[in-house]
Amino acid sequence: MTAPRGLTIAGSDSGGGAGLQADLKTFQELGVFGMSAVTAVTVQNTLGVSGVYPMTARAVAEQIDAVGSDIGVDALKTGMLFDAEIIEAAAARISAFGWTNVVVDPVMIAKGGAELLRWEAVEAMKRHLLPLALVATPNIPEAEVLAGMKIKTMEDRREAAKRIAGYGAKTVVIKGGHAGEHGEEKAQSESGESRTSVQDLVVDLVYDGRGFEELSGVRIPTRHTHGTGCTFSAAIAARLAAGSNVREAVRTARDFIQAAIEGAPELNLGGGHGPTAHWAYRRRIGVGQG
Ligand SMILES: Nc1ncnc2c1ncn2[C@@H]1O[C@H](COP(=O)(O)OP(=O)(O)OP(=O)(O)O)[C@@H](O)[C@H]1O
Ligand SMILES: Cc1ncc(COP(=O)(O)O)c(N)n1
Repeated sequence: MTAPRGLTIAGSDSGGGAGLQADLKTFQELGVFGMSAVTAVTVQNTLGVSGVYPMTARAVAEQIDAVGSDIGVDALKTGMLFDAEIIEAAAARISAFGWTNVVVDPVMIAKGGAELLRWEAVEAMKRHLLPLALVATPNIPEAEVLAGMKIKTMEDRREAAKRIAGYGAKTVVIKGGHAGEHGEEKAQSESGESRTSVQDLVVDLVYDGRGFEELSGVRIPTRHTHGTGCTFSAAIAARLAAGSNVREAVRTARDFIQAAIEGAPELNLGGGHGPTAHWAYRRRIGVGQG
């Protein structure tokens, strides 16, 4: 028996709240041995990104080969991939190893507005990476780009999820952290009755190719949401590495990020978008008991 092994193919966030640092912390908290293939070094803190230094596609491929050929990978996630060459190299290595527990977080723009994926690389993401995704986790702006449509209602989100699944992602989770920012309408219950305003609830929409599920939690009014998307997708990968099915992995990830955001005031770091408390879920629940 080996320990569950997780790989993140992602950018480095010097501030430690997002990127591969958030991923490795999340893996560790969920009892998974974490490994990384660095795609880019970002100069970053809670105030934003002030520099991006990408790796070559070859360097990314070699890192993946090094860990894949020796240590092995039970599940992986991708985060910031920066350009089409890196996407193609990562996709080729994932295919060559035959890895199937693949979570694609299609990171495009940092909270402060910095470009973490070159615009022209979106096509490569659709063509090479989404077909390999067991789970894809776009936020609303990323889902708009991938699906080629505006998202204002939950019905729009369902349509976007179907379109993204059309590129080959088996399960699509369109996260609701950004809902309401550009006039998306209030969350509605299935009866059509207004359940609560988007100020109060955050709803992640899950589409598994057959049906939809809405996972909701209390929307925490806070500026400490740096790295929420990275952490959420890393938690999904960690649970997959430990043997969970997709449904359970996504549910645990939602609980994990909710606890991490709730615990952020305890950290109270930086003058901008602060990081979340990756240890909060374990302190509440305990390791490996999702
Ligand atoms: N204020 C909040 N309260 C509770 N949960 C939240 C909040 N904001 C985001 N989340 C949760 O965090 C996860 C990431 O969602 P979000 O839509 O913010 O992703 P993201 O845009 O990729 O992250 P980021 O904005 O940090 O780049 C989702 O599970 C979402 O439900
Ligand atoms: C290196 C790196 N990768 C990803 C993100 C986005 O973070 P998130 O969407 O989780 O906030 C980031 N800010 N920096």
